[in-house]
Amino acid sequence: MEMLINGKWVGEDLDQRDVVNPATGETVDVIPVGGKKEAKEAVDAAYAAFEEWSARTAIERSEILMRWYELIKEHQDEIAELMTTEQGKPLKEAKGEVGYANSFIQWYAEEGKRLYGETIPASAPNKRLFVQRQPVGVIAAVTPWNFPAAMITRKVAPALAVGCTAVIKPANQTPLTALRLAELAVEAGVPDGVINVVTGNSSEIVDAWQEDERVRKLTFTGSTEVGKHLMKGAAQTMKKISLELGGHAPLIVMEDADLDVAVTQAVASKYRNAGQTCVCANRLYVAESISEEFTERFAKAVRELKIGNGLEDNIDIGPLIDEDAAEKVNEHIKDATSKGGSIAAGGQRRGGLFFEPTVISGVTDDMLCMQEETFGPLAPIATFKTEEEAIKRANNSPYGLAAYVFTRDIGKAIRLSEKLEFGIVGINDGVPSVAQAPFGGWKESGIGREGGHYGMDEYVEVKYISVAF
Ligand SMILES: NC(=O)c1ccc[n+]([C@@H]2O[C@H](COP(=O)([O-])OP(=O)(O)OC[C@H]3O[C@@H](n4cnc5c(N)ncnc54)[C@H](O)[C@@H]3O)[C@@H](O)[C@H]2O)c1
Ligand SMILES: O=C[C@H](O)CS(=O)(=O)O
Repeated sequence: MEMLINGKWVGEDLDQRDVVNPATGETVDVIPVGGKKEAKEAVDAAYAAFEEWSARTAIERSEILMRWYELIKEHQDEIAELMTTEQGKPLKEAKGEVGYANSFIQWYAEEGKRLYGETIPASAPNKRLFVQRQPVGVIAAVTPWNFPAAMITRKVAPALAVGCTAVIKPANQTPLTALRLAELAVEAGVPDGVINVVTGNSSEIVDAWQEDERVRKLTFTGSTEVGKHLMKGAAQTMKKISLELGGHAPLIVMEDADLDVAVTQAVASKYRNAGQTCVCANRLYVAESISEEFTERFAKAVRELKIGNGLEDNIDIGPLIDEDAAEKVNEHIKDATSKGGSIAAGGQRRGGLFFEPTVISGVTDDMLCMQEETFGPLAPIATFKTEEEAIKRANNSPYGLAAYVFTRDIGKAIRLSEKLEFGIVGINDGVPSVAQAPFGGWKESGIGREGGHYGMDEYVEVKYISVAF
């Protein structure tokens, strides 16, 4: 597979890097190892394309985005299979992600036509005051491996809808999905240079974009550690910045919760993508009075999850992305059990990068899994006595991306949702993410929002125009 720069597929002459199937360890394809030169060529192309693309009407851009949407829809199964092959998630999840990714294109194809401004009453009779919102220009998108399609379209759809052009650096573990989406964008009529995908040496490519004053926006999804590094780099040329970073979601089960709902939603939140999502429940806090029943029912449901190659039928848990990921899960399990935790389900690696979905009860806040993102299929269960205690412990984290509360009491739901220091709160809902709602974190989980009209603001500059006559 080659990379896309200025409408041309290039990179065959460069060193190549393997893309590996995490389920089998087999090489799926190779991609070019691009660097500073390719990074600059991509910005050259995006910068050259910006004037014409931003001069098109929002309706013309919307029509091209909708053609892209229809092509992705037509190829949904093929893209899903490619995603499972390079990332490992079960095919049913991959199909879901392609649909979710495509919903951002559909939503922003429409929303781009609503990039409204305003008039402001002047303070002098011979003046008229206007506010316009204009595209920032060339944007750089750097994306993670866990959602190879959605993390691209969640950025590129609003950017293109308002008239920006893009240079994209997908994760090296999962570039094929990004490149396939780019192929379909070209087929849909996205002009040369509007979308550019550069693969290869991440720091070399992104450092080149950071130094380039023509890049006016950096949008990053990934770990908090890398996010902090990129935030510093963006300061060189004062780029606008969006950071969607790490999470460490608390999931709180109140004593009055509907346990059927709590168990089902907690499994969905925790074990989606084998726990490799930024919003998955990372620490479960269960009211002491119901903890035994909840743990028994939750562990039973977890034991029923089927582990295997995501391309096979009815698989619930695919492989982890790499050896480091598997080792981290192991480390968290060993730490928890060494400090008094008890394994209620799973706990073992299954060979290769497969790991049993695991539940540990009797967890205390001093354990690693309660302090750092596991990013794997481990559910630690701690108990609490009061609502105030649950809130205090849930908020005791540098992260603030997503939190979940299960209760049938509207008062508890309102009080907890307002006191939890998180950008996303699911009440009796373990999978809240949709294209029309703002997705983003508080504290060290990020800056900015993706999705909804908030997500479009990230790609525009506000201009105040005062006319005297
Ligand atoms: N908040 C969200 O929306 C969200 C979504 C998905 C993943 N994440 C987070 O991402 C992490 C997992 O994804 P990951 O392992 O791909 O994250 P990562 O930070 O290691 O990598 C993310 C991207 O940054 C690139 N990158 C890494 N180091 C870089 C550097 N020094 N300079 C420039 N680019 C660099 C990578 O190549 C990749 O494309 C988890 O922490 C997860 O919580 C957050
Ligand atoms: O992990 C990253 C994704 O943002 C999760 S979601 O699919 O958007 O909920």
